[in-house]
Amino acid sequence: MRVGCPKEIKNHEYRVGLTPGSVREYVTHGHDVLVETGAGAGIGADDAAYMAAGAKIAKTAEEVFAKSDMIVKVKEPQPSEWVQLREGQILYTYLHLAPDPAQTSGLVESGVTAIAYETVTDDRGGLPLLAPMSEVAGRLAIQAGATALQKANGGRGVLLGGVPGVLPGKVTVIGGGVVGLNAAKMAAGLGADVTIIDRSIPRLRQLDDIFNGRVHTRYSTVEALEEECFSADVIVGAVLIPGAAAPKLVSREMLSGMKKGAVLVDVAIDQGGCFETSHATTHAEPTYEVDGVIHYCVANMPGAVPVTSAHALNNATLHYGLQLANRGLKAIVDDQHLRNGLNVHKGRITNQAVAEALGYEMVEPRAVIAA
Ligand SMILES: NC(=O)C1=CN([C@@H]2O[C@H](COP(=O)(O)OP(=O)(O)OC[C@H]3O[C@@H](n4cnc5c(N)ncnc54)[C@H](O)[C@@H]3O)[C@@H](O)[C@H]2O)C=CC1
Ligand SMILES: CC(=O)C(=O)O
Ligand SMILES: [Mg+2]
Repeated sequence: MRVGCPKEIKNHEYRVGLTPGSVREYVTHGHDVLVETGAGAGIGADDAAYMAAGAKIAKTAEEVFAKSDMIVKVKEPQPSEWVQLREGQILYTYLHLAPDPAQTSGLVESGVTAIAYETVTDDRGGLPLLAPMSEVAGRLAIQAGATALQKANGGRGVLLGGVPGVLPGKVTVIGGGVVGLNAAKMAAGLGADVTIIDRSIPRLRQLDDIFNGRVHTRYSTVEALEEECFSADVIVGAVLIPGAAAPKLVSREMLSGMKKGAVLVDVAIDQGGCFETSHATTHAEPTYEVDGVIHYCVANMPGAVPVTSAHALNNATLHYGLQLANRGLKAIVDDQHLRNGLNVHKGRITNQAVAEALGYEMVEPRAVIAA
């Protein structure tokens, strides 16, 4: 199979779908790899490094899209990219379709076979291709929150760790999954007073064991959300219902009860966000203010640390990517976890949560592949 890797074009997105190390793996398995010139510049990998790994270099993205059987990317295709996709081609990348009807209809019209990293599953009930970027984004959320909290950046002017004789700042994390755990680790490491809210009691038990009393846990109710948000300096939005649009857990009305200059970091923004007042921002202009509350809603947070992120992402995507390259659609038919990743095939939506969110009929992946 010919595997293609275009340069990412989303605002301040410096990650790359294939590192030179991944290229070498695909080539070792007998595949041709075509990489757009400059695709790895953001992680310090030049064209020569890709050629040494066995790739051919394409002068343009158009050449990569036209000549490749499978496209490996990081972020969801942008409008200029989705028009280049076609039936018979596999797209392997993050998609986040539920809050994005325009992209969804673009992929449906293209006929492409689109696997969303964020809905591929594993035997332990996890999301193995989302997890590494959730680790990065969770950790970054506290850096972003702490920076926005500084007075010159519009925040309350609180140091999260406090100092001897002055209480630390308070961090509330809504959703104690991978993002939430990593945000809580960083916040606790800085010395903040941290509370994690989740609706899963087994997960709250695990978190309690992990933090051994250093972090508070609370069951997710409207009352708990209000109490914890009204007293917080930084609130991290980290809930997920896989594939679906994020539930709006913090309403616009609740902002008036929050401290002026408090910071909301809505990591769940890629699924539409869990604060009613969130809208996606970019690394170029990451924050805005509503009712005195600072909002940070960057949909590709890990793009800010591409060297760490691209390698962590490739570690996770390589295994399934090789299955797709080696076996094509048969890999999807035979592997339940890749089937869970399939969101669109030949104009049909194959993911239940995406279909429900956007009003499409859902078609079972094996049925549509066999058709
Ligand atoms: N903005 C960005 O750059 C990035 C965004 N993300 C996003 O962050 C979000 C979280 O991802 P993960 O932590 O990997 O998901 P996860 O599945 O590991 O954790 C989600 C947690 O939310 C909890 N939850 C669901 N509904 C809830 C409710 N009503 N109240 C409280 N908790 C609730 C679940 O029980 C679960 O523990 C996803 O939308 C993901 O796509 C991930 C990486 C980068
Ligand atoms: C998960 C995601 O949206 C990202 O890494 O950009
Ligand atoms: Mg997005």
